[in-house]
Amino acid sequence: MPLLEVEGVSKAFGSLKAVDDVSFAVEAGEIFGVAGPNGSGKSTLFNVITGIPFGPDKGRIRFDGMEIQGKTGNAIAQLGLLRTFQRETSFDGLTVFENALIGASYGKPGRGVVEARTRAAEALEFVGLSSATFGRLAGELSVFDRKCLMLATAIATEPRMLLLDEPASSLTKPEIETSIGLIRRTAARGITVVLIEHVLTFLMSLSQHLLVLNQGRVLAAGEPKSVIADHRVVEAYLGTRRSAA
Ligand SMILES: Nc1ncnc2c1ncn2[C@@H]1O[C@H](COP(=O)(O)OP(=O)(O)OP(=O)(O)O)[C@@H](O)[C@H]1O
Repeated sequence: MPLLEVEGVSKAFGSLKAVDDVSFAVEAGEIFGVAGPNGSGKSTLFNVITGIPFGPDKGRIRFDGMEIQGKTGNAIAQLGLLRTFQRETSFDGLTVFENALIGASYGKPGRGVVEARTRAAEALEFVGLSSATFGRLAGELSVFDRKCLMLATAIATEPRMLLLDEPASSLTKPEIETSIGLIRRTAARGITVVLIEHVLTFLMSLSQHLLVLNQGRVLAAGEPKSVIADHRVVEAYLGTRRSAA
């Protein structure tokens, strides 16, 4: 049974069908890529799956067999389905360590302070934030380090699935390389990853399966090589985004 099953999911804003009858499934343990031109509905898809900030108008979403459409973002996160955001997001006035500690405490509310602190430190070191950064304010970090902190805070909750919204945006080439390694290691920890990205080389090198959206609908889905060779994808996606690939 897939870990995540999305069936006929739609979300409209007035007359605009941002996500239109989308279906796909993600197996436990894989890295699953979501591509598509600007405005094709990728972030809205993440929104409706995680309930943050809203669920779908129509359709069913099952996580580990349990229907989650209509549940609150908090309830879905507590099941182990978490997301990050396109813009690096943290509690800027808190320290790096405090941010990760919030994640560790949120993920397992019954956990003791000592265990939560251990979990927070491990997650920070896992993403490459050394103990020298623990006391710094999150808002003072570089864009890359803030993205790493957002990931560490999510990992500290011990999710089963992480939805990463454009983790490579605004990064330099060497930082993108580091991110690729980090996402691989995240999956190797047993966290199933669903990844939105514009940078095709990034998606191709990471994903076992790829879904391409266009105007809210599924344009193509399957193994990355065959999806990228699909002429509809070339026209709709590569045709407008080749410079970013
Ligand atoms: N809260 C909202 N209210 C109204 N329209 C919205 C809202 N969120 C998204 N949209 C619209 O829905 C469509 C899909 O947007 P979405 O952000 O999901 O696309 P995307 O594929 O993630 O785009 P990008 O690659 O630029 O991030 C766009 O036309 C967008 O303007």
